Amino acid sequence: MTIEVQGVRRAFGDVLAVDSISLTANPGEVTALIGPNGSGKTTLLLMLATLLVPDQGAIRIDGLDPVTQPMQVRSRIGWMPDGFGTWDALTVREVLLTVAAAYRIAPELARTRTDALLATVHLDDLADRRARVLSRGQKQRLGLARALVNDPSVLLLDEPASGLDPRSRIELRDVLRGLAAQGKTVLVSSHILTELQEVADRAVIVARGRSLQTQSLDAEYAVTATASWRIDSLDPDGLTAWLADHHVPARRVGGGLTEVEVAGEENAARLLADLVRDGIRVTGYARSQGALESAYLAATEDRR
Ligand SMILES: Nc1ncnc2c1ncn2[C@@H]1O[C@H](COP(=O)(O)OP(=O)(O)OP(=O)(O)O)[C@@H](O)[C@H]1O
Repeated sequence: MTIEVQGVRRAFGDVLAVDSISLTANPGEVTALIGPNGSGKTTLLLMLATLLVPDQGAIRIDGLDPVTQPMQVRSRIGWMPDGFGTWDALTVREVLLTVAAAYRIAPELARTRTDALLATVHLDDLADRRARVLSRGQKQRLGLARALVNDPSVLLLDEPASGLDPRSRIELRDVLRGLAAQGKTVLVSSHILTELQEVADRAVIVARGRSLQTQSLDAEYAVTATASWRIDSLDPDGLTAWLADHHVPARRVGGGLTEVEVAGEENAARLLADLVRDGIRVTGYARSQGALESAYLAATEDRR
């Protein structure tokens, strides 16, 4: 089920939260919505989730309009808000069973699905604890399970990785990839770029309520995109002079390190070979920014 957003706009009084966002998210893919704080990601997701009406523009989820067909849309989506309350008096399992009941899922199916979801998000050990005692990261995982109760075709996740420890983040990545592999459409917002680069097939960069760029993150992109590399040398001044002579844009960063922007891994390898050939004593050469980070910084440069 494809998500299509065309020229969507939404203001709150005189605050233009979403100015003009257009994007497409395809089934079988994880699409990342990335942008600085306050760039309109949550507002857009709320409109997709039928919880907010756009002032202008069109949204279609599997061809359905969330404004005029909210119930049909809701039956197809799973929505995980950024930070949500749990019903404190309920246990973890009861939270999911309550959501299942709201979707009118038959009790037997609800029980098997709930158990499967608790295992997926690694909360099976805590199934009978009260939800209020969960840590922030555990609550996030419960939120993800909650979004999956109705076996949605489209998943809308607002900052699902916030509050998760490194292991939980890796597990989340695997869960999202698994959901995409089942043919679901996964749209996930975040400002943690490095994480998204590993999980997303496509990134939509937004800033100040506008979608600026859609970047495909396939294997070819990783190899050909412009990225920053950090060079450590025994002779930083000699390195700077060499880079200037060879018209390589560079800047000195702290600790004697120099950072260069290089288009593609092939060119990065050639640059290192040339430096060594010309007697520049390089002691370190490593990527300092992922390609997605470079694209993000370039796209949002004047739009903080
Ligand atoms: N209900 C509201 N009333 C007034 N202003 C709002 C409302 N909701 C959002 N805004 C404003 O709209 C802008 C976009 O907010 P939004 O929450 O969509 O951004 P975001 O990209 O999700 O940010 P973050 O990464 O910090 O979650 C912000 O300036 C915010 O203050």
